[in-house]
Amino acid sequence: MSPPTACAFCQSHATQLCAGCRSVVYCSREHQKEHWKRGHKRECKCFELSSNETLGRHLRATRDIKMGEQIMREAPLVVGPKVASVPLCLGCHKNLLPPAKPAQNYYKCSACTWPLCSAECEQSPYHLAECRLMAGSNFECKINYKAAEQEHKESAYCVIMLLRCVQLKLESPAAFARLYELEDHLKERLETPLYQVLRANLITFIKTVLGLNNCSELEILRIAAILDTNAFELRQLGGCVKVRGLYPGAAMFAHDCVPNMRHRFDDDMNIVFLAKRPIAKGEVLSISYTQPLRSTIQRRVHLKQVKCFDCACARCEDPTELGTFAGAHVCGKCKVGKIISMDPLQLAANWKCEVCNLKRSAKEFLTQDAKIEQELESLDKTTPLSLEDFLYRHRVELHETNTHILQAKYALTQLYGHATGFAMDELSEKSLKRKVELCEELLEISNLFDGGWSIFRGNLLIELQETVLAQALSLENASECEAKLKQAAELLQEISNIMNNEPEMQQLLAERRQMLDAAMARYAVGAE
Ligand SMILES: C[S@@+](CC[C@H](N)C(=O)[O-])C[C@H]1O[C@@H](n2cnc3c(N)ncnc32)[C@H](O)[C@@H]1O
Repeated sequence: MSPPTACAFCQSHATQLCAGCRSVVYCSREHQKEHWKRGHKRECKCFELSSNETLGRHLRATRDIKMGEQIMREAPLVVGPKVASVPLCLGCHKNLLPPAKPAQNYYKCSACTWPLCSAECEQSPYHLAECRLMAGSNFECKINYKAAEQEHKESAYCVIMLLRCVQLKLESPAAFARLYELEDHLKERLETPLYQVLRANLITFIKTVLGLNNCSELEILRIAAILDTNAFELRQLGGCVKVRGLYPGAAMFAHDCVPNMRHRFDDDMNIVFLAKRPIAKGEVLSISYTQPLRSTIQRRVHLKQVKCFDCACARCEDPTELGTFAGAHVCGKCKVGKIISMDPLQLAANWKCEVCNLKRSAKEFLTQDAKIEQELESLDKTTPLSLEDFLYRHRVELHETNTHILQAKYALTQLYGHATGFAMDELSEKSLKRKVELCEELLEISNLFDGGWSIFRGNLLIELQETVLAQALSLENASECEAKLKQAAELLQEISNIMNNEPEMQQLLAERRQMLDAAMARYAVGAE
């Protein structure tokens, strides 16, 4: 469809297309600004709300969207600790630092006794929300500093986000109404052991201990269920802040195991969505609520548990998982074929070798698979040795793109170059080569599961680029060195494209550019 030719503000002939919605044009910057103020701000979107039986409400592209384009930016309606959290400050949300002397405790709020990092954080608007509701009660918060348990997650934090929502109801009914119209899956959730515990503990705490009567029991449980269905995990400052945020607009994005968008958070906790690849007009805009390297069984079980739905996306319904056979094992009988599910959308379906037709019951297959998963989880992840040993021990039973193998390989890409004794300048030629192989293999997989400008791909490229540069610097042959440096430069260019909108990555990128420039200069000097 060709764009309009009349200025949306004054109707005179115009050619400057609005970069946001691309559905209106302007004759001048001034008229664009005026039109924005007079209402285009609300209308300027490249998506619309839609609904169907499978996805419920979801958002669809109203025009073609380019790779890397920003699709939405939204401020949080509510932010707060996760259901279980390491001790964190309720004012600034940073993980609490150990007190100056080990015998001391965390600083405690003078009004409600919850730990904070300092007196200053008592006045944070975030904290005032729950502080007002708790200050009058006799409740004393029992979260104390314990040197040996700094990583321990406290379940007491589950009440904070709920209290912030209750406060929202009291202070801003219109904002609360936006929260309250989100999906909850409360009926399914109430049958789970987690909600039975919540029902017993949370309701007693809010109603009896705090004596709050502004919300009914059902309303409190509904809010908890809305948060579990819709909140995003929000990470900032390199992991020093790990909380949840509720964004009612962003909550409308559907899940897909091969999503077309990625998201990040800015310094003000706004959530920002980008197109990871070109998106065609009419396509459902999607993010992933799960992990790309997990198999169909793992992803679907996780999605059912946390988001209460049965995913039936193209990757889930394909027994070969886009040709990777990520959920399959090598057949123990013919040793050639892969054992795949006869119906990946049914957990109880039998499994069968695609070559010799050997059949295995779901129970038999899944028990064996769970054992391998547990084994991988229990490994020492501080050194590459235990993971390499895992790969060696399972080399016959599991093929190169099996989920457990892929997860172990991904962990290895993060350990070679960083683990104690395996820093980049300590790696042998063989280990450098190994890291390159692992990154390249996973990059191929990322093209299938999380392609385009994904953070997963960006992170792998960062590991690969550093390794290729280290390889270049260890080479004596000038033309081989030059080829490697060129490869490192190309990789850095791709990383810059992908990470262009990630403020936290800019320093690393600048350092990488400097290192590469220095290496190139040194090589050029040597070549003269
Ligand atoms: C964050 S909400 C998304 C908005 C929701 N569809 C609504 O109508 O409010 C997440 C819920 O949307 C539904 N959903 C999202 N993606 C889905 C998918 N790929 N297949 C089925 N249901 C999906 C599930 O019910 C899920 O619990």
